Amino acid sequence: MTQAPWWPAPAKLNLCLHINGRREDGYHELQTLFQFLDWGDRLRFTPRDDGLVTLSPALPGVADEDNLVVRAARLLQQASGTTLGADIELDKQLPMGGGIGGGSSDAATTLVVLNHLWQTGLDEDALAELGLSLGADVPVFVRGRAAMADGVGEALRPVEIAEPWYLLLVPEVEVSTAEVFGHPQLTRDTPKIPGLESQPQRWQNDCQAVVCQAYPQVAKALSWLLEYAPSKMTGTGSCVFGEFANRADAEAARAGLPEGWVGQVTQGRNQSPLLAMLGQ
Ligand SMILES: C[C@@](CO)(OP(=O)(O)O)[C@H](O)COP(=O)(O)OP(=O)(O)OC[C@H]1O[C@@H](n2ccc(N)nc2=O)[C@H](O)[C@@H]1O
Ligand SMILES: Nc1ncnc2c1ncn2[C@@H]1O[C@H](COP(=O)(O)OP(=O)(O)O)[C@@H](O)[C@H]1O
Repeated sequence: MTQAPWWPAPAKLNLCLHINGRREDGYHELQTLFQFLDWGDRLRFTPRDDGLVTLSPALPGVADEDNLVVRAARLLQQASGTTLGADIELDKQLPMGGGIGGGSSDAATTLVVLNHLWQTGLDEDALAELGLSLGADVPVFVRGRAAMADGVGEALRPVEIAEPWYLLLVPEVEVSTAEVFGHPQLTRDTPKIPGLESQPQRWQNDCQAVVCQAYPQVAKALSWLLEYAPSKMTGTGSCVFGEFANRADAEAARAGLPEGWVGQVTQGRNQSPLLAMLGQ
């Protein structure tokens, strides 16, 4: 019997993250530009008839019941009424809590692929809405197109932007998204900018200053990277990325990384590798 294929769950970058205000419910109104990376986790799904959902291996520090993969599978079972289940294997490559969306991407891949394998027939809008109940970053991974997002990240407009090479640094610290959004000194009044996707000189990350202040490791990684390339933090951190014209320049910068630092060379993608595989 041929083995089930591995499905990609790519990382994302927030090429900018502007905070435009705070809503009544305490959440922040954002303007953010998402692009995928050709680097990510991989998942393999084997359907089963008895409705059980299993995950292997377990993620250190995350109970299976809390794992976004298991939660996504259960949510799709409930929404569709299917009696099928699945054995799911997760090949975790992405660091957790780094602002590159690994958990959200795993959830989106689970929703999209199980919908396909179980033949549950939900359309893209329905899957994106289910995804949003798991996290603000899930819908963009479900839709699989680089996008400018408004709201808390759910109002998505696909964009075509450059696909540069990045050197991504992974500081050894997990940043709490709630702590960043609760910070008294957070910039919350950046005006909405129409057509922001075509004005890269105006792309900024409003969370960067407070994160660099609270986490010196992030500040250090960013100032190292800035010596080589225009660089920013992604999401609420901790990862920072520098933008390079080609792979060789990004590799050359990585070769100079101080001992013990973790860096990944990867290219931006406007189409998610998940969407590419599904379309094949
Ligand atoms: C900031 C972004 C940008 O892509 O990603 P990451 O850095 O986590 O990757 C996302 O908007 C993260 O969205 P999401 O993944 O839903 O955030 P959560 O961890 O659930 O949010 C934790 C807490 O942060 C605050 N929060 C979050 C998002 C938002 N737009 N406004 C907020 O005020 C809320 O207090 C929330 O309870
Ligand atoms: N499959 C999963 N992969 C990663 N994190 C997960 C997963 N399921 C649940 N989590 C939880 O979600 C948190 C945020 O993870 P992640 O999406 O990787 O980071 P970020 O939101 O900063 O991009 C983790 O610290 C972990 O507790």
